[in-house]
Amino acid sequence: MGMVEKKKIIIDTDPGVDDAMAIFVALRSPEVEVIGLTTIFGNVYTTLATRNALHLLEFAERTDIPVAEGSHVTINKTTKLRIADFVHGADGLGNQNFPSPKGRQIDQSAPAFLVEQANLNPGKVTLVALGPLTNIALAIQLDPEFSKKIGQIVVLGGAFLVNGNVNPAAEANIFGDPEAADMVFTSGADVLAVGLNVTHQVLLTDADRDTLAQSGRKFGQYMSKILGFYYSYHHDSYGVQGVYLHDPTTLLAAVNPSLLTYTEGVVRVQTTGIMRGLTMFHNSNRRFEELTEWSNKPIVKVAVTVDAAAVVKLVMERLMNS
Ligand SMILES: O=c1[nH]cnc2c1ncn2[C@@H]1O[C@H](CO)[C@@H](O)[C@H]1O
Repeated sequence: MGMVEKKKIIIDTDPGVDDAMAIFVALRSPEVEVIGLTTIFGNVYTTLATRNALHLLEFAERTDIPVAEGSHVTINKTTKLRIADFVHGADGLGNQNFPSPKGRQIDQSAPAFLVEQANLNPGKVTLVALGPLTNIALAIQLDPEFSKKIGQIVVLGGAFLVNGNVNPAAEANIFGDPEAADMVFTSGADVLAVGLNVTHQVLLTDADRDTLAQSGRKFGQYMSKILGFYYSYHHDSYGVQGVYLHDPTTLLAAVNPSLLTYTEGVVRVQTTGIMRGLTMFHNSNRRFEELTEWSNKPIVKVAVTVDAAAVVKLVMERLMNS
């Protein structure tokens, strides 16, 4: 009777306050082994995402984990980047003036690293995608077999039958590169999408932040500091007394899938017009008379419900267990 093999995960990330929290929770989760971070634009530009990823690993004393830098532009290279510094602060980490990291990224690009890791561990790597899906689309272009060789792709993205957070139609990660997102959703990979319809149910309250601040624990105290800016944004923009845990919820969906429930169908992404970035799910139980743009496309999973209290409890425990 051997030990249960840890799930190998790569986090594609644009840190980002809630990214930082997801990365720390991953590093504190015994069920998984983080084998790399890849970076992307979104909450910050890619160069700063790389710097922040290195910084977070140095803070966690996990410089053994490689960071591969991802794309600086969208898949079609033409989309103007929309950077959410108003959510996370100009430095992406709540304007804390952290020192520059000492280490640097590996020489391999993020898409090349993703392809290599999928080849080294076929079917065994879970990719947790917390930003726009450009690197993953590039990995699919680099190696048409990538979508079959990657184990699962757990995506924070989309807003399924609810409003987006960029505009009524679009969620930020999908809006960041809609063409890449449509490629990933229709690639045939085992994709699980966790959208705003789920993550907006998971609220870390003001009281939870106080608990982190007073914990005397390294990760809890760090998070309570960088969360200040993210809390202000939520108070002002959403009028909620807390913050949404988009990235940690998605990470925990990879760690413990039973925290959520799912449905299956085809997801397409609107790439033009006023609804650019909209994610539209076709429930495969419903058949249409005519062929549609959803017909004969691969099935993906979409999260429907979440045990929000359990997610918050687990996040809090793991940020305070050392
Ligand atoms: O209002 C917003 N506009 C843009 N990005 C946001 C907003 N709120 C949160 N995020 C960021 O985008 C991802 C979820 O869509 C998360 O990474 C979150 O940090």
